[in-house]
Amino acid sequence: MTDSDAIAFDDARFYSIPMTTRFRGITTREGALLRGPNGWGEFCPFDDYDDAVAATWLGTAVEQCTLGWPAPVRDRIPINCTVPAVGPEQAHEIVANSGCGTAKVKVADHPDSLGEDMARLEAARDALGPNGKVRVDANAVWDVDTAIRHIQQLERAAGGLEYVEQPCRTIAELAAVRRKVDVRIAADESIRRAEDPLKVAVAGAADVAVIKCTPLGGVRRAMRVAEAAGLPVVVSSALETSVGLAAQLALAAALPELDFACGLGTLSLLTGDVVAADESFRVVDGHLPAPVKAPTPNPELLDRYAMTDPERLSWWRDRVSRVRAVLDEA
Ligand SMILES: O=C(O)CCC(=O)c1ccccc1C(=O)O
Ligand SMILES: [Mg+2]
Repeated sequence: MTDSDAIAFDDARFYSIPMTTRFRGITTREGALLRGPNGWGEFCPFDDYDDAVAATWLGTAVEQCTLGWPAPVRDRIPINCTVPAVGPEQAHEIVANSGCGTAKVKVADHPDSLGEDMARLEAARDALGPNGKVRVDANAVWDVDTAIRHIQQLERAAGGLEYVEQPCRTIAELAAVRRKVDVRIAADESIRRAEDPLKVAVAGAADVAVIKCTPLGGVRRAMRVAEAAGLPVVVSSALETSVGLAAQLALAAALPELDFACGLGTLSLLTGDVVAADESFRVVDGHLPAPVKAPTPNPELLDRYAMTDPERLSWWRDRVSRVRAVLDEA
């Protein structure tokens, strides 16, 4: 008997929710909601992830549906607002309306983006005021020289940067950039497997570890990964609905130290949620609460956002059963 035997896979619900803006190259968020003895969990690996990678995502759902999470040590979590690669007016509006004291701004989304990135950062700073914190995320696209040049310019435009998330692809490149700039470096894409954070720390490649429990196989595993990193941690979303965000918030609530705002305000990137408004993790006053238990999907919302395309449905059903087999093997 494996943990996944306790989950009612035949009753899985599949959702398809349009995004408010294109983000990470997608305009619709899709995933599955699973029910187990401890409540609901979410399985939402991006389309391009293979079954072996998706298996740890399923592990997170299984933990949530069967075991629940470790005890929290704080009851609220500071949250950053997330600014996609939008124009300066929209960036200003997102930051000003968020209630957050920290803004994470996407940059480098196309090769000639520097001017637009600077304008977006100026707008974010203007909306935050001098005491706010601005961080940027380049999603691994720069080479070392471009990173160094752009970071210096972006830091000026932003009136100071809290950190730069994943400026380059490899750990060696991150370390090279880190030696050349004053701004902190955060590793995100470089931390996807349990053994990664130690490599990042040993290489001196980052000052901050971005940890996502959803791709790491659950809250317990993510806590071990955070400990191994020996770096300050930022918990960040994988664009889950409130069901999956609950696990990420449980991680942020259980970590012994939390010195930075977390990137868990991403419901604002979805046009809807699968749980009712009073249980939905919408940011208030720049914070989200530690979850007591995972929220339960609302039947009407499950219907409203139900995946209806028969091809997508059968693709997701097949994926769940294949990935379940991979997880049970492990
Ligand atoms: O950290 C945040 O503010 C939001 C989460 C986020 O940016 C993200 C969400 C899904 C996939 C990748 C990323 C990313 O950090 O690049
Ligand atoms: Mg990132």
